[in-house]
Amino acid sequence: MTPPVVLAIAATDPGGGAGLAADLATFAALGVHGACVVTAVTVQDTLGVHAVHPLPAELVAAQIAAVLDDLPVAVVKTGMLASAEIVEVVVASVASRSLSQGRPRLVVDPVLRASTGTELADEEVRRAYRDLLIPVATVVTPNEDEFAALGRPDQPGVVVTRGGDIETTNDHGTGCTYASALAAYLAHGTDIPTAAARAAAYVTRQLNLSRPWDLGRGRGPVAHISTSPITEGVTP
Ligand SMILES: Nc1ncnc2c1ncn2[C@@H]1O[C@H](COP(=O)(O)OP(=O)(O)O)[C@@H](O)[C@H]1O
Ligand SMILES: Cc1ncc(COP(=O)(O)O)c(N)n1
Repeated sequence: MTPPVVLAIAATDPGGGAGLAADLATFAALGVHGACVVTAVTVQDTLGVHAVHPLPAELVAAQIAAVLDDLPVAVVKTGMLASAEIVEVVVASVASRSLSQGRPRLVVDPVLRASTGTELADEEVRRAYRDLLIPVATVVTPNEDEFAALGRPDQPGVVVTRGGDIETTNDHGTGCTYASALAAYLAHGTDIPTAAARAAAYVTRQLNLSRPWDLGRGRGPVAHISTSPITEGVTP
């Protein structure tokens, strides 16, 4: 049995709540193999983003080629892309593949600003999203602010996310988890509306799990562990 493969193209969060850590944990929980390409290294904690170091675009392009030339990637999910050059590289490396080369479907989570407030994309990055990446995406998952900042894209597959009614302080990484879950369900062959509904249900389950947690000095991470953790040999 070969699992579906999903490739996340995103940045690191050392606290493990958002970015690639969230993406890979979500893929594993939902039964797809996760590959990961790093776009930037961030310095952040549950209080905020303190520094962002984008990688050279050529290095991002080389990582994407290494994965796509080797693994049968069903879906590519993008998170924080950090520079306009990196957005262009994603378009050139993924969307320009022919269907006979097995072009993956593209889930774009436009990360423009952290929930803790820091801007993560300048005007040049927004323009590259608007003009180049969003038009070739299968699914786009902006929140209301990102939807407005991107000029309210009007195309099939735009799913505007609207938070929810679970009251919690542990929601760091929720947007990344939602888009990754949606990508995982798509890779399993689910249609877009059903994948979006199942992703919302998955996030609800994980937010309920992390609700009582006391992790970090700010907004703690959404749970990336399972509701039935394997505790045999771990619990004292
Ligand atoms: N507090 C919440 N209660 C229930 N579901 C939530 C909550 N926050 C987020 N979600 C789910 O996760 C999705 C993405 O969350 P959202 O807050 O819109 O993302 P972002 O972090 O990108 O702003 C929402 O559409 C919803 O399905
Ligand atoms: C590396 C990285 N990617 C994405 C986000 C946004 O996540 P959130 O909206 O939960 O702050 C983040 N803070 N860091």
